[in-house]
Amino acid sequence: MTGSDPGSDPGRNRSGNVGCTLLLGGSFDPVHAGHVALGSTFMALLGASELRVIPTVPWQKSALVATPAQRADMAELAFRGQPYRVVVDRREIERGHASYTVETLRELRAELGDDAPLCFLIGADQLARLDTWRDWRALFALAHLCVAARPGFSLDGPGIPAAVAAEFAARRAPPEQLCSQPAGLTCIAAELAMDISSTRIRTALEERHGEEDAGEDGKDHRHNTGGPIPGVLPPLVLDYIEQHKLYKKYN
Ligand SMILES: Nc1ncnc2c1ncn2[C@@H]1O[C@H](COP(=O)(O)OP(=O)(O)OP(=O)(O)O)[C@@H](O)[C@H]1O
Ligand SMILES: O=C(O)c1ccc[n+]([C@@H]2O[C@H](COP(=O)([O-])O)[C@@H](O)[C@H]2O)c1
Repeated sequence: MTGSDPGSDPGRNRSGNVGCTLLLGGSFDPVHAGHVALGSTFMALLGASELRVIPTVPWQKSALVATPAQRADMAELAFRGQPYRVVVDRREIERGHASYTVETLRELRAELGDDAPLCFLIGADQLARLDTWRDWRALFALAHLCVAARPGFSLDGPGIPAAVAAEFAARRAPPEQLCSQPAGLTCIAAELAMDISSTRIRTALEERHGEEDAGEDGKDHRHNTGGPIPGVLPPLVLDYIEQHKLYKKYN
């Protein structure tokens, strides 16, 4: 586990209560500006003391491109320099098998104690699929659930399974309430509008490299030309992708 920008006392939040930890799990293949915005938005909204970023080995997604260690390294780079405490927690990629969030939350609850506020962050795409998660109803006894808007996905209406919508609505609370109790509430950041996805970034990078490779002067054009995606990838992550020759069709 590694941290960056320890900031002030990680054991306490702004109100001086027991530390309030936000959890951002993801495949991060690669991590992008939407993930950073998701973490930053809720850090500000909730007044939390720490963001714990948890790269996963997902059971619902096949064939990731970068290795687990590379995805964790990129997560560290993406959040470097944020004005709040960030810890990249590698437990899920060290488990040796695909992870269920409920398992991770049980571990964290045992480590951090019954009183520690824990808030799991997701985007609207995962809200629409929450009822496919392992033991999803058990999540609320372990953590709060915070959902951010995402272009192309709705936060309510027919896209959200009825059982999820009902559970979510019954637990809805003002954001400032979440850090004063351990688990069981939900909140929404409806204003996030980052139209970014890892899949689209991988496709854009593959296409860019394909075009560079097609030079007719016999020279190797496979280098970083500044990228077709400024603002979408944190600069240190783009550098890492180039150095490790990730997301190239011809690898
Ligand atoms: N642009 C975004 N806005 C809000 N939430 C996002 C955004 N991108 C990802 N998330 C959320 O971040 C978490 C991790 O996402 P993940 O690593 O799967 O990236 P992704 O962009 O969703 O990947 P892919 O496009 O390959 O499905 C998920 O909860 C997801 O909903
Ligand atoms: O626990 C589950 O069954 C489950 C199913 C799908 C996704 N998740 C978690 O949701 C987070 C985002 O997942 P993903 O696939 O969008 O990268 C990540 O922490 C996953 O472990 C968890």
